[in-house]
Amino acid sequence: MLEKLKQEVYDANMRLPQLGLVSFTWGNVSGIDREKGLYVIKPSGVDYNDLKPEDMVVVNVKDGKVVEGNMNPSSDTPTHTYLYNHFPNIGGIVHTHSPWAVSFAAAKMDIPAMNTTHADTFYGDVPAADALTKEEIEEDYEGNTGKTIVKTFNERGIDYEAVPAALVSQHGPFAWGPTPDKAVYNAKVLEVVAEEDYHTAQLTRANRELPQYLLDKHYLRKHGANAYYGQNNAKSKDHAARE
Ligand SMILES: O=C(CO)[C@@H](O)[C@H](O)COP(=O)(O)O
Repeated sequence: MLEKLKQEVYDANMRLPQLGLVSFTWGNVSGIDREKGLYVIKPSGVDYNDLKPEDMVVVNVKDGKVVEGNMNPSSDTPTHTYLYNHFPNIGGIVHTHSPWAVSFAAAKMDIPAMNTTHADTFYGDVPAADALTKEEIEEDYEGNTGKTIVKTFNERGIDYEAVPAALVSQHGPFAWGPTPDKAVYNAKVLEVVAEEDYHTAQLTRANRELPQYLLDKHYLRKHGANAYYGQNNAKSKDHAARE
Protein backbone atom coordinates (compact mmCIF):
# COMPACT_ATOMS: atom_id res chain seq x y z
CA MET A 1 0.00 0.00 0.00
CA LEU A 2 0.91 3.65 -0.53
CA GLU A 3 3.70 2.70 -2.95
CA LYS A 4 3.90 6.20 -4.42
CA LEU A 5 4.18 7.79 -0.98
CA LYS A 6 6.78 5.21 0.04
CA GLN A 7 8.91 6.22 -2.96
CA GLU A 8 8.45 9.92 -2.13
CA VAL A 9 9.44 9.38 1.51
CA TYR A 10 12.36 7.14 0.52
CA ASP A 11 13.63 9.83 -1.89
CA ALA A 12 13.32 12.48 0.83
CA ASN A 13 15.20 10.30 3.34
CA MET A 14 18.02 9.77 0.86
CA ARG A 15 18.49 13.54 0.55
CA LEU A 16 19.46 13.78 4.24
CA PRO A 17 22.98 12.30 3.85
CA GLN A 18 23.32 13.90 0.41
CA LEU A 19 22.72 17.34 1.98
CA GLY A 20 25.02 16.64 4.93
CA LEU A 21 22.15 16.77 7.40
CA VAL A 22 22.81 13.34 8.96
CA SER A 23 25.53 10.73 9.42
CA PHE A 24 25.20 6.94 9.75
CA THR A 25 21.54 6.05 10.48
CA TRP A 26 20.60 9.28 12.21
CA GLY A 27 17.55 11.30 11.27
CA ASN A 28 14.31 10.36 9.58
CA VAL A 29 11.64 11.65 7.20
CA SER A 30 7.95 10.82 6.99
CA GLY A 31 5.06 11.74 4.71
CA ILE A 32 1.33 11.48 5.27
CA ASP A 33 -1.77 10.56 3.26
CA ARG A 34 -4.36 12.54 5.22
CA GLU A 35 -7.31 10.96 3.36
CA LYS A 36 -6.27 7.46 4.42
CA GLY A 37 -5.11 8.58 7.85
CA LEU A 38 -1.82 6.79 7.27
CA TYR A 39 1.74 7.99 7.07
CA VAL A 40 5.00 6.45 5.87
CA ILE A 41 8.26 6.71 7.81
CA LYS A 42 11.81 5.43 7.59
CA PRO A 43 12.54 2.17 9.49
CA SER A 44 14.67 2.55 12.62
CA GLY A 45 18.44 2.18 12.55
CA VAL A 46 18.82 1.29 8.87
CA ASP A 47 21.90 2.63 7.08
CA TYR A 48 20.91 4.92 4.21
CA ASN A 49 23.16 2.90 1.91
CA ASP A 50 20.98 -0.15 2.57
CA LEU A 51 17.61 1.58 2.56
CA LYS A 52 15.02 0.67 -0.11
CA PRO A 53 11.59 2.17 -0.87
CA GLU A 54 9.90 -1.07 0.14
CA ASP A 55 11.51 -0.82 3.60
CA MET A 56 9.35 2.17 4.48
CA VAL A 57 6.92 1.52 7.33
CA VAL A 58 3.25 2.51 7.19
CA VAL A 59 1.79 3.91 10.42
CA ASN A 60 -1.76 4.76 11.51
CA VAL A 61 -1.73 8.46 12.40
CA LYS A 62 -4.52 7.97 14.95
CA ASP A 63 -2.55 5.72 17.32
CA GLY A 64 0.97 5.54 15.88
CA LYS A 65 0.66 1.80 15.35
CA VAL A 66 2.34 0.03 12.43
CA VAL A 67 -0.13 -1.17 9.81
CA GLU A 68 2.42 -2.40 7.27
CA GLY A 69 6.18 -3.06 7.33
CA ASN A 70 8.72 -5.72 8.16
CA MET A 71 10.87 -3.46 10.31
CA ASN A 72 10.30 -1.27 13.33
CA PRO A 73 9.49 2.35 12.44
CA SER A 74 11.82 5.18 13.42
CA SER A 75 12.32 5.70 17.14
CA ASP A 76 10.92 9.20 16.53
CA THR A 77 7.58 7.83 15.31
CA PRO A 78 5.74 9.09 18.42
CA THR A 79 6.94 12.62 17.67
CA HIS A 80 5.89 12.41 14.01
CA THR A 81 2.47 11.04 15.10
CA TYR A 82 1.98 13.83 17.63
CA LEU A 83 2.98 16.56 15.19
CA TYR A 84 0.68 15.24 12.43
CA ASN A 85 -2.20 15.30 14.91
CA HIS A 86 -1.51 18.81 16.17
CA PHE A 87 -0.26 20.52 13.01
CA PRO A 88 -3.09 19.56 10.61
CA ASN A 89 -1.73 21.25 7.50
CA ILE A 90 1.66 19.55 7.29
CA GLY A 91 2.34 16.75 4.84
CA GLY A 92 5.92 15.83 5.72
CA ILE A 93 8.21 15.88 8.76
CA VAL A 94 11.98 15.52 9.07
CA HIS A 95 14.31 15.11 12.01
CA THR A 96 18.04 15.60 11.50
CA HIS A 97 21.25 15.85 13.50
CA SER A 98 22.66 18.69 11.43
CA PRO A 99 25.55 20.04 13.53
CA TRP A 100 24.87 23.80 13.54
CA ALA A 101 21.19 23.43 14.38
CA VAL A 102 22.05 20.78 16.99
CA SER A 103 24.53 23.25 18.53
CA PHE A 104 21.74 25.79 19.04
CA ALA A 105 19.50 23.00 20.39
CA ALA A 106 22.19 21.89 22.84
CA ALA A 107 22.58 25.51 23.96
CA LYS A 108 18.76 25.76 24.29
CA MET A 109 18.92 28.82 22.04
CA ASP A 110 16.43 29.90 19.39
CA ILE A 111 17.91 30.30 15.92
CA PRO A 112 17.35 34.06 15.47
CA ALA A 113 16.16 35.66 12.26
CA MET A 114 19.38 37.50 11.33
CA ASN A 115 19.31 37.58 7.54
CA THR A 116 17.06 37.39 4.50
CA THR A 117 17.93 33.75 3.83
CA HIS A 118 16.25 33.02 7.14
CA ALA A 119 13.26 35.25 6.36
CA ASP A 120 12.68 33.56 2.99
CA THR A 121 11.72 30.39 4.87
CA PHE A 122 11.04 31.21 8.52
CA TYR A 123 8.81 34.11 9.56
CA GLY A 124 10.74 34.76 12.78
CA ASP A 125 13.10 33.03 15.19
CA VAL A 126 13.05 29.23 15.15
CA PRO A 127 12.23 28.30 18.75
CA ALA A 128 14.19 26.00 21.01
CA ALA A 129 11.59 23.86 22.74
CA ASP A 130 12.49 22.54 26.17
CA ALA A 131 13.77 19.01 26.43
CA LEU A 132 11.36 16.57 28.03
CA THR A 133 11.49 16.79 31.84
CA LYS A 134 12.48 13.84 34.01
CA GLU A 135 8.85 13.50 35.08
CA GLU A 136 7.59 13.60 31.46
CA ILE A 137 10.09 10.91 30.54
CA GLU A 138 9.16 8.74 33.54
CA GLU A 139 5.45 9.40 32.97
CA ASP A 140 5.07 8.14 29.42
CA TYR A 141 8.38 8.27 27.66
CA GLU A 142 7.85 6.87 24.23
CA GLY A 143 10.24 9.26 22.53
CA ASN A 144 7.51 11.81 22.00
CA THR A 145 9.22 15.18 21.80
CA GLY A 146 6.27 16.46 19.76
CA LYS A 147 4.55 17.51 22.98
CA THR A 148 7.26 20.00 23.87
CA ILE A 149 7.33 21.39 20.33
CA VAL A 150 3.55 21.94 20.20
CA LYS A 151 3.54 23.35 23.74
CA THR A 152 6.23 25.87 22.78
CA PHE A 153 4.38 26.98 19.64
CA ASN A 154 1.10 27.35 21.53
CA GLU A 155 2.65 29.21 24.48
CA ARG A 156 4.60 31.57 22.23
CA GLY A 157 1.81 32.03 19.69
CA ILE A 158 3.97 30.88 16.78
CA ASP A 159 2.28 29.85 13.52
CA TYR A 160 3.67 26.40 12.66
CA GLU A 161 3.19 27.06 8.94
CA ALA A 162 5.08 30.37 9.10
CA VAL A 163 7.90 28.86 11.15
CA PRO A 164 8.12 25.25 9.88
CA ALA A 165 10.79 24.04 12.29
CA ALA A 166 11.75 23.76 15.94
CA LEU A 167 14.73 22.72 18.00
CA VAL A 168 14.25 20.13 20.73
CA SER A 169 16.77 21.24 23.34
CA GLN A 170 19.66 18.89 23.79
CA HIS A 171 18.44 16.74 20.92
CA GLY A 172 18.10 18.42 17.56
CA PRO A 173 15.92 20.01 14.89
CA PHE A 174 12.58 18.91 13.56
CA ALA A 175 11.26 20.57 10.39
CA TRP A 176 8.08 20.10 8.43
CA GLY A 177 6.26 21.28 5.33
CA PRO A 178 3.44 20.51 2.90
CA THR A 179 5.48 17.59 1.47
CA PRO A 180 8.39 15.41 2.67
CA ASP A 181 10.68 17.04 0.12
CA LYS A 182 9.71 20.54 1.29
CA ALA A 183 10.32 19.47 4.88
CA VAL A 184 13.86 18.42 3.91
CA TYR A 185 14.36 21.74 2.10
CA ASN A 186 13.31 23.61 5.27
CA ALA A 187 15.70 21.48 7.34
CA LYS A 188 18.58 22.38 5.02
CA VAL A 189 17.77 26.09 5.14
CA LEU A 190 17.66 25.82 8.94
CA GLU A 191 21.14 24.32 9.00
CA VAL A 192 22.50 26.99 6.64
CA VAL A 193 21.10 29.89 8.68
CA ALA A 194 22.21 28.31 11.95
CA GLU A 195 25.79 28.31 10.68
CA GLU A 196 25.45 31.86 9.32
CA ASP A 197 23.99 33.08 12.60
CA TYR A 198 26.84 31.58 14.58
CA HIS A 199 29.43 33.39 12.45
CA THR A 200 27.43 36.64 12.53
CA ALA A 201 27.32 36.46 16.32
CA GLN A 202 31.10 35.96 16.44
CA LEU A 203 31.76 38.82 14.00
CA THR A 204 29.49 41.30 15.76
CA ARG A 205 30.94 40.32 19.14
CA ALA A 206 34.50 40.60 17.85
CA ASN A 207 33.99 43.69 15.76
CA ARG A 208 35.57 46.18 18.18
CA GLU A 209 37.53 49.03 16.59
CA LEU A 210 41.10 49.26 17.85
CA PRO A 211 41.34 52.77 19.37
CA GLN A 212 43.38 55.21 17.27
CA TYR A 213 45.83 55.83 20.11
CA LEU A 214 46.75 52.16 20.18
CA LEU A 215 47.10 52.11 16.40
CA ASP A 216 49.38 55.12 16.64
CA LYS A 217 51.39 53.76 19.55
CA HIS A 218 51.99 50.35 18.06
CA TYR A 219 52.30 51.26 14.40
CA LEU A 220 54.00 54.63 14.48
CA ARG A 221 56.45 53.35 17.09
CA LYS A 222 57.74 50.81 14.60
CA HIS A 223 57.09 52.43 11.23
CA GLY A 224 56.37 56.08 11.66
CA ALA A 225 57.59 59.26 13.40
CA ASN A 226 58.85 57.30 16.45
CA ALA A 227 56.58 59.58 18.41
CA TYR A 228 56.34 56.96 21.11
CA TYR A 229 59.46 54.90 20.62
CA GLY A 230 61.84 57.22 22.37
CA GLN A 231 59.61 57.54 25.43
CA ASN A 232 60.47 54.13 26.72
CA ASN A 233 64.15 54.39 25.79
CA ALA A 234 64.15 50.78 24.77
CA LYS A 235 65.73 50.45 21.33
CA SER A 236 65.35 47.28 19.36
CA LYS A 237 68.37 46.13 17.35
CA ASP A 238 66.68 46.77 14.02
CA HIS A 239 65.78 50.30 15.15
CA ALA A 240 69.35 51.00 16.22
CA ALA A 241 70.56 49.58 12.90
CA ARG A 242 68.28 52.01 11.07
CA GLU A 243 69.62 55.10 12.89
O1 LIG B 1 18.24 11.05 17.91
C1 LIG B 1 17.99 9.87 17.74
C2 LIG B 1 18.53 8.82 18.62
O2 LIG B 1 19.09 9.44 19.76
C3 LIG B 1 17.13 9.45 16.61
O3 LIG B 1 16.43 10.57 16.17
C4 LIG B 1 18.01 8.94 15.47
O4 LIG B 1 18.69 10.04 14.90
C5 LIG B 1 17.18 8.32 14.38
O5 LIG B 1 16.66 7.15 14.90
P1 LIG B 1 15.85 6.16 13.93
O6 LIG B 1 14.95 6.97 13.05
O7 LIG B 1 16.88 5.43 13.08
O8 LIG B 1 15.11 5.25 14.88
